[in-house]
Amino acid sequence: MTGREPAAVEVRGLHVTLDRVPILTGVDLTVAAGEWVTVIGPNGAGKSTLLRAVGGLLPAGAAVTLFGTPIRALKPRQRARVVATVAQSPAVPAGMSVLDYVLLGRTPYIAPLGRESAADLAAVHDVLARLDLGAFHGRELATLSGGERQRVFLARALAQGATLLLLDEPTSALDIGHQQEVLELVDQLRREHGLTVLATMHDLSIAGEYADRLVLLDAGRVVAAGPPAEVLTEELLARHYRANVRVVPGEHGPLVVPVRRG
Ligand SMILES: Nc1ncnc2c1ncn2[C@@H]1O[C@H](COP(=O)(O)OP(=O)(O)OP(=O)(O)O)[C@@H](O)[C@H]1O
Repeated sequence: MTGREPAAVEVRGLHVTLDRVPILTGVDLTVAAGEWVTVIGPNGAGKSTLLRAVGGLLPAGAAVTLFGTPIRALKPRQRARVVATVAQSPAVPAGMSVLDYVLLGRTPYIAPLGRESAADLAAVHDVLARLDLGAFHGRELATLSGGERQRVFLARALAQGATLLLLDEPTSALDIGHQQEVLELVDQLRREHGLTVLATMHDLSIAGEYADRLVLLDAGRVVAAGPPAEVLTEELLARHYRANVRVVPGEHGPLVVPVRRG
């Protein structure tokens, strides 16, 4: 990033309170354009809440800026061209086919009351093929397995053509082969199309292999941030996850191995 290029995501002093419970407290986060940052942290730390605030799904006041524009200044259709979110458990509309669901990703490009264009359909078929979902386009979404459905959720976000992808545990329902396939695809799109990725993940080894930087959140605060080797340490993971782990060097980053106590 040059000094003049705005960051893809700039979060400054973000506080989020839900039902009068403080969830995020003074969170700062910067994601450069083209960077992949993954937020890690124990259950309930506030990872999903942070992604929702960055995606404009929670009021964030003036604390969140995307590509130099305060998120509250973006209208929903504008915002949808900038940022696409894959939530942890998106709603599955009853009776909807995979094709129609992924086409929803093209909504920001279709005029109100208009129909999708040939270009919209081509974009959808391209992304379905890339995610190995070509054979599923006529299937009802509700009949897919958890892993197949998770790939369809990602397909919808990719079809949206946004430059910033927010992925909340994108691989939690996937077998290890599909985990790698999906993350490699996201990384390839990042390299080829300059996408920026902000993700959350529980698998720390995989988080470290794909992200440029990790942000460790605990009880609504950022407690560590930096390259994976600086954040994935036995000491930090013991302190914040209360986990007994060994961290060993891997080809693409530290590998975190849980070890039974005693
Ligand atoms: N509407 C709400 N009212 C009160 N508390 C809430 C509300 N929504 C979320 N929370 C709480 O905020 C905290 C952070 O939730 P969040 O889903 O952001 O955590 P997370 O780090 O993504 O957790 P996980 O790893 O379990 O998915 C949790 O303690 C949760 O119970």
